[in-house]
Amino acid sequence: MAGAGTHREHGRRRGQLSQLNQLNQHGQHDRQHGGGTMIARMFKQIRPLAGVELKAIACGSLGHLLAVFAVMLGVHGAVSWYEGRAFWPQVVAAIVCGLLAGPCAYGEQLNNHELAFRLLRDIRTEVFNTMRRLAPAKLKERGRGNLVTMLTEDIELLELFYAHTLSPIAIAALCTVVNSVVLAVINPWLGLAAFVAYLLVGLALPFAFKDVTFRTALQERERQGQLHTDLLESLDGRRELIALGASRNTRDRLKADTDAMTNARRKTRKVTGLNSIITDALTLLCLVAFAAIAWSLIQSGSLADPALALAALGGFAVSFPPLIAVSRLGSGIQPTFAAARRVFALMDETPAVREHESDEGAKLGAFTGLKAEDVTFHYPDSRDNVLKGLDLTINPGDVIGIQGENGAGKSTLIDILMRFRDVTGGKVTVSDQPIEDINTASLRAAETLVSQDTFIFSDTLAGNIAVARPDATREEIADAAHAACLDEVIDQFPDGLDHMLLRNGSELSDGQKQRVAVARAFLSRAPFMLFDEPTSNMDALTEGQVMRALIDQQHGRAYLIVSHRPAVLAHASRILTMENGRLG
Ligand SMILES: Nc1ncnc2c1ncn2[C@@H]1O[C@H](COP(=O)(O)OP(=O)(O)OP(=O)(O)O)[C@@H](O)[C@H]1O
Repeated sequence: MAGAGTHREHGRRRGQLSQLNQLNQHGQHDRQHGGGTMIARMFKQIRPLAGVELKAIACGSLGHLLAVFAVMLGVHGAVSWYEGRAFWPQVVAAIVCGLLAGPCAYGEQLNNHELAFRLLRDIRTEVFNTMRRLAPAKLKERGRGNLVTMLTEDIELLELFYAHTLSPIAIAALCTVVNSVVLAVINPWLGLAAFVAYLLVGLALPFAFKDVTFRTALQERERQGQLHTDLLESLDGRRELIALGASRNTRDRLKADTDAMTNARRKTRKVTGLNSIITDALTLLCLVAFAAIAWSLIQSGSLADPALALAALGGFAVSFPPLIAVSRLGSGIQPTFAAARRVFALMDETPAVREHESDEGAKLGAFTGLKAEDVTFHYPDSRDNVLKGLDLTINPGDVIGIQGENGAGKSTLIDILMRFRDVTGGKVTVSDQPIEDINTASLRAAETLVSQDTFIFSDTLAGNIAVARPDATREEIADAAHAACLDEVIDQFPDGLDHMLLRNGSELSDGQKQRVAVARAFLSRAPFMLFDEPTSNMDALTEGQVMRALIDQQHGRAYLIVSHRPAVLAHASRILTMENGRLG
């Protein structure tokens, strides 16, 4: 037990090390060219909504500039009043500017969020479509927790880029130019001082924090994904863990994951805090320096009107918010880039097979049989062939049983016949069409798989049976349920077929879940059905009934049944054995 624990721990450490290596590699990659490419890609997605973005920038810039002008005019008016000069025009103008600034800020937020939410909707759809294309072969390799993190938090984080990054940067740039010019009109030295201060706060500081914030943010997201994966794994495997007395190890592992995530989060917060402190300190220093310059200009006589000098100082003091927003982006935006990289990496993942969607690919007519000729296959990360020159012919009406030792390649063969994976040699044809040329929807209509693990959705029992044919009539559903020996399950619930099942059907036994899967198959009109251990969780009596029902309901369809059970294989018209990557 201790050995197993140590072994597992080594495995985990190896995993963590490889993750860290990946992080470093990704970090380097991003520093070299990936980061720029990614930002370019994020911009590209905005292009169709450029009009909304421009409105946000216009409103935001105007709002900030009006706020600065309001203060400058107000200060000038106040000093003029003190000196007994005309002050009303400035005061009225200040009030008008102040009043207009509010609606402009509102317009900026409105347009920014309009843009962000429309983009996020499109990205979510794109990610969901990608996951559909990658399933099932490629998604197995990604932790469920990581996928959950991506679908929820990562995509939400992109909102930060689209709503709070692009327009603030453009607004800060515009305000920098306009404010510097206005101050330069008052005095060129003041304009120059303001410009340098803006560059320091809005450009130099975010640049200085760029790498460290990216690294810490990326680590935090990876740790969070790891924690989600381990958490879901321990929930899914809780029965085994309790039965094997391994709960303690799991608790320790989750604690270690939580500690790692908390540490990573602490590092991110430290960097964010430091960034804030330095930004505030730098802004204050700039203000003092600006005041000193204004003072020396007054002393030297270069700036004769103190009202103008004070107005410039007041305007400069309130002109920082757009730059501070950019400066803080340094810490806020980097987690977004980390999230974007993960989302784009998923979108760029090549599926195990290239599907033919909508009108692409050959449409199948009547099913005339399936042929596998000299098929070889190896998994991408392995050089050993699992299938080695395998031949198989299935005609309509055949019931073919396949047996073989564990690991012989039976499930792999099913994946190939369902085209979840492509062969690495030889060919598979369905109704004389090469399987890789067939339109995916057409292939799915011709082939149905009943696998050992049945997923139950949070829906009624009837809805769960009719999952692939939502248009099935009540009578058809009831017939399918009856044929799959589900009567006893229906009777056990007061509302029968309308009983609402919990997600993953915790109130059904494993054998009952398998019967739901068989009922789904009965409803299917597919002329070729594949069964991977369809009765492995059923008792002998139910198994016999279900198998007899399958044969009674065959109606000329072809069945391929993988099973270790002689009682199941006894229903086959031909039994083949998988050995050395071939069927014999
Ligand atoms: N995703 C994968 N990546 C790499 N190797 C894999 C993968 N899936 C399966 N294998 C390997 O391919 C071989 C065949 O596995 P497969 O699951 O097809 O066997 P099987 O005959 O269905 O076994 P069982 O009777 O236990 O269900 C095994 O050696 C297995 O370790």
